[in-house]
Amino acid sequence: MEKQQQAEEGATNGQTGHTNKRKIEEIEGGRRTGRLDAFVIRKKADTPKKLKAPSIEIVVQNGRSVVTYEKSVLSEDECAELSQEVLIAGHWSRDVIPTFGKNVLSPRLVCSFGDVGTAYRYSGMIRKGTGWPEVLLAIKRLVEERANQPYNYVLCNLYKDGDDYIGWHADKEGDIVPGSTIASVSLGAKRLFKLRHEQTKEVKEVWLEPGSLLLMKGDTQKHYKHCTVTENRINLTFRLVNHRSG
Ligand SMILES: O=C(O)CCC(=O)C(=O)O
Ligand SMILES: [Fe+2]
Repeated sequence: MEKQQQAEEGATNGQTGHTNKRKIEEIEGGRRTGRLDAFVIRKKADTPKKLKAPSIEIVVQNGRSVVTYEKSVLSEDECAELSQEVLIAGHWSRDVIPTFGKNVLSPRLVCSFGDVGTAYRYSGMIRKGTGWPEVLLAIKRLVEERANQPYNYVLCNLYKDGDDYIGWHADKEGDIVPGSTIASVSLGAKRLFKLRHEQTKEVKEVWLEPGSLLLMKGDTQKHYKHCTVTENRINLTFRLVNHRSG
């Protein structure tokens, strides 16, 4: 976590980070390098589908800052299918972030999907929405139901190994519709997620399990930062962003 704090503390959205071990071929090749082939979530063929009543944990409830966690929004089979589909459909690359006069690469692979006409800008990057693969539309609908709001954009993070992470940041870029809920779906390994109140420095922790949904609502992005150190994991962060022309 210290490494992460040093690298990303103070960044608006945590897209900066270490680059020294990263090779350009890996960025350009993305999923075609074959290195992502190591990231396979095996499907359990005979696992019966479990029907469970939703159990929602309140992680933060502090004025208008509310964070909820729901386990098992997706079954194991759904997680396996979604992981494979997103790995194939995404144009994965490391973001190139200008930092102190140098270009550094994000310590995770990133891809995005969204409505045509949307764009999301962060840390000098712009990612335009170019449509949705079917498999993501299904999960988008589910997340919309749970969050009770529409989404038009998803940023996907792939954390392959122990060097990958996302540092302390808040998702408060100008492209995000103010007050909208950030919805985070986790796939792959179970990893610890932290939220830190910016005034009191109080830290709340929650283990993000595969198939879970974390909702960061209201003023959470104004008052809290979040981060996670993680490997063998995919995260889909649904956002409601403004439409832009061009
Ligand atoms: O991987 C995660 O759980 C967090 C991702 C995140 O915070 C982001 O993409 O803004
Ligand atoms: Fe975030």
